[in-house]
Amino acid sequence: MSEIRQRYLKSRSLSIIGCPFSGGQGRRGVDTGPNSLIDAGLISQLQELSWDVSFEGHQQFEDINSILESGEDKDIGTMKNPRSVSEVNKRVSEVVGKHAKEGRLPLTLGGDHSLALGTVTGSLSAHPNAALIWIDAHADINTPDTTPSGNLHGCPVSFLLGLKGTDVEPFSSWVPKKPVLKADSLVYIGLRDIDSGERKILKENGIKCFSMHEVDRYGIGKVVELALDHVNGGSSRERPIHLSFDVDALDPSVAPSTGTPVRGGLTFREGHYICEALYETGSLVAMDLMEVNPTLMADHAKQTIAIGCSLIRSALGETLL
Ligand SMILES: NC(=[NH2+])NCCC[C@H](N)C(=O)O
Ligand SMILES: [Mn+2]
Ligand SMILES: [Mn+2]
Repeated sequence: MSEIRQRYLKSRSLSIIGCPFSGGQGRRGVDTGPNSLIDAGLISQLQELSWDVSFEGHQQFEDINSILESGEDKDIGTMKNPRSVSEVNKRVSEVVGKHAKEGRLPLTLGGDHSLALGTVTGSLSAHPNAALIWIDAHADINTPDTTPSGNLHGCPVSFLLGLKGTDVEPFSSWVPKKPVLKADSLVYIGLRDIDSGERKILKENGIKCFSMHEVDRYGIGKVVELALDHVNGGSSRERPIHLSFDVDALDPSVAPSTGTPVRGGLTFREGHYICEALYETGSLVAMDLMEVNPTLMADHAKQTIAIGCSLIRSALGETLL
């Protein structure tokens, strides 16, 4: 274990924000992700890394989830479950923002990746200069105009950047008008499944992407170094970092229980290395661990849950030696 000084936290304190929500995509079960991570002993594991852990129970989304299940949340244009996704994210943004402003590190457990609209908006409200490091097989940067599926877990980044087509109800009622994030404050690692509309968006906005091709070419050590150089504009490692980790960034042989697996992903060690290296910066201010769905490939659910916990531990100070 290493107790590197965390420059933006008041003390070594974190708040776990469990978000049992699946409305950003079509497969039920991802809403049980947060509880399975807690049940696996996450809290005591983090206490052993000498974190002061606060967890006040999962977010209460029963009201929203019942609207989801009733089928009342009709599509708006291409968007599926728009009201539920918007309302959940509005609440998540407030909770994450509150904990971050108190000097604690919000650790959000998903739930599907649409939740990152709320987590990133929340942490940027406390750390306006934060950069976003997005670890994923997917870029999740479709707009309501480009999404091929209508699933909003494929869209949160476009809302954060305020791209054309995202100024739509119900999101426009609470998502800040000014972009939450600038395109050069975002870096991807692990990409390998990009839709054609997304490819265009990534290019036009000059967004820094380290796909699996770059991971193969340079190795993960160099990739993380280049990613940190990009967001810090040079040698310092001082900019606050929000880490949004989609477990499907890992290869499906490593983390099979997830809704949109794509082969050719990060190895166990590559995933953990990213987390360890970000911890070492001392600048991590928030982390999301998303898309753990224990009901899929259920024979392997324990493996995926255990990896979710160990990625989190690595980002919070667990070391090999
Ligand atoms: N967070 C995720 N697992 N996203 C998968 C997105 C898949 C696809 N690009 C879509 O927009 O529908
Ligand atoms: Mn993904
Ligand atoms: Mn994702």
